[in-house]
Amino acid sequence: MSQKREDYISWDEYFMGVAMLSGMRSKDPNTQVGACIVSEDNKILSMGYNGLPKGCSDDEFPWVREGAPLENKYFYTTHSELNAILNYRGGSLEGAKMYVSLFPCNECAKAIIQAGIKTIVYDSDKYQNTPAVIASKRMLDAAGVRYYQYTHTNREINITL
Ligand SMILES: O=c1ccn([C@H]2C[C@H](O)[C@@H](COP(=O)(O)O)O2)c(=O)[nH]1
Ligand SMILES: [Zn+2]
Repeated sequence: MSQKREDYISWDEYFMGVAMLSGMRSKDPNTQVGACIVSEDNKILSMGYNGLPKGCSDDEFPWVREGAPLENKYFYTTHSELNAILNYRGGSLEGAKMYVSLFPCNECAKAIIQAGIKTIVYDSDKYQNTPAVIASKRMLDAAGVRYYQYTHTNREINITL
């Protein structure tokens, strides 16, 4: 009888890998964020990355961080988590899990809570000291949404495209 492979990737590596791959579609020059929503029985339901809404040209809207509110990216970008939630066409996300490469901000936390997502697995928490992330954690805690940081395995995955 043949032996099964033992070096296959784990569920966490698989879903965080998909989230990170999705983030590679982002046009944001500073921070690329990817999200992957998964059902309780480990099926991928949706994906998203940070970008402009439909009809808003990547080449015409600003990608800079500084300057007047109407001249920088923040008013215009849709966050990866919201895109992943809105991209889902299958009905309810109740009980789902979200893998995301950056800890969700307060606006994404609200959408995650209201969508019924119960678990967040995140990678970077680089904005942990900002009011947006502090408020996010406060709401997630109050709503009983569990979150934990992805544990890196340092496995390298090479895909030749
Ligand atoms: O919850 C979040 C928070 C931020 N993003 C996106 C929005 C922007 O495109 C970048 C952040 O840019 P900085 O230059 O690092 O301020 O990340 C997101 O998708 N989800
Ligand atoms: Zn956000």
